[in-house]
Amino acid sequence: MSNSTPNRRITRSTPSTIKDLADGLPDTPIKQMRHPSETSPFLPTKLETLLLAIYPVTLVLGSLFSLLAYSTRSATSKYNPIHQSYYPAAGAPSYFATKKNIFNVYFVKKGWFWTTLALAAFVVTHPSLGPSLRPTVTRRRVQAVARWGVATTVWMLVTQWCFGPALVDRNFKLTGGACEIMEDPIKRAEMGRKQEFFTAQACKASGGLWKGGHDISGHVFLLILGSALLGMEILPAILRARGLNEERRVRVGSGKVVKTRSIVDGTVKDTPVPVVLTETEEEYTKLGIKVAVGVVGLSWWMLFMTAAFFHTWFEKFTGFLVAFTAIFLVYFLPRGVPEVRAVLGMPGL
Ligand SMILES: CCCCCCCCCCCCCCCC(=O)SCCNC(=O)CCNC(=O)[C@H](O)C(C)(C)COP(=O)(O)OP(=O)(O)OC[C@H]1O[C@@H](n2cnc3c(N)ncnc32)[C@H](O)[C@@H]1OP(=O)(O)O
Repeated sequence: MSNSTPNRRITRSTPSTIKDLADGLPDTPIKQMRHPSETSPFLPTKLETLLLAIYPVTLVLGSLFSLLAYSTRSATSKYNPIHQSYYPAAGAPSYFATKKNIFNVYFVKKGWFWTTLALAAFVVTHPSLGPSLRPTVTRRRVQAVARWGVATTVWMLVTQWCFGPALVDRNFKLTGGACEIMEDPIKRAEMGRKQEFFTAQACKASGGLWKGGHDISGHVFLLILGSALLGMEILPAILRARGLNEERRVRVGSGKVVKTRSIVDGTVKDTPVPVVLTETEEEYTKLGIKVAVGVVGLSWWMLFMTAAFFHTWFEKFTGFLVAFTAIFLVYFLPRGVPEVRAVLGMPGL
């Protein structure tokens, strides 16, 4: 296969890595040392694995920090699982351990808005999706909005509304939780059928205590989903701009698994067309990527703070699990199922 960018030509003609050498060999033990993503398109590439691993590592480090740090051990208040915070808040070990911290109120609690804004900035400015800052409808833009639509639907069903209470609230009740007011049979009888499906928000707003069940961490879920979505969208653009190799693979209609590098406008090609950016386009590109990187960075920090000061280990784990399931649906399923890819596409493809 010939490549048109100088960087790639050098990589091909001078095999410098074990993988490059192995590609030219018959079935040897070296060749069998392949990364799992090279055989299954559903799995993340080496770089993606490394980046996605930041999430579980952050959760573990944050939780260990809360166990070991002097500030948490010496705090005058302790973590109260019913209030889901250090209680009373005045004795919390850090500003970030209070629910009213400004980053929680205006960033995480409005997290989907910021994720949407950052994605929109990238989609309308980055030339790989369409002409920068021009309202042209392109296939890549439509597919980016479709991916956002699926992620938004999952976010909504999990945290906001699922034909009634959101999935986190339904799960809380299914695992034995209730609003403390609801435990009083007289008050319970006073409530209309409408309020039978109580939500955490409604319970807390009416002065009740939401206790007894398993509360999946909404913060962990939203911060991972939002930042991973932005990361997965901008990563191919960053790799391309730096002339780095794109290792993603997809299953095509014939059942063959091929590298995305060899797909141009939906067809498998020998010579990928290089993207040439004008100076103005590069300016916009930088802006779109900078906004996304800013949101991803702040999300990471708030994830660390959430891991350190809020929720139990299990609540954080289930928040992580639900977010990763959504990421798999939007970004990895389309790689292995051409029919899904035809609708959702893939970033940069
Ligand atoms: C390509 C695009 C094309 C677009 C094409 C359309 C174009 C057209 C134009 C569109 C223009 C825009 C359109 C946007 C559309 C929207 O997206 S607008 C939506 C804006 N709304 C949002 O973003 C809401 C996001 N927030 C949420 O979903 C929920 O609040 C969350 C984040 C999941 C958290 O829920 P939660 O109940 O707080 O749950 P949880 O984490 O379990 O926390 C439990 C408690 O611990 C506390 N806690 C936990 N962690 C922490 C922490 N780190 N710090 C402090 N407290 C904490 C919580 O505060 C909570 O306490 P309470 O407040 O309940 O007392």
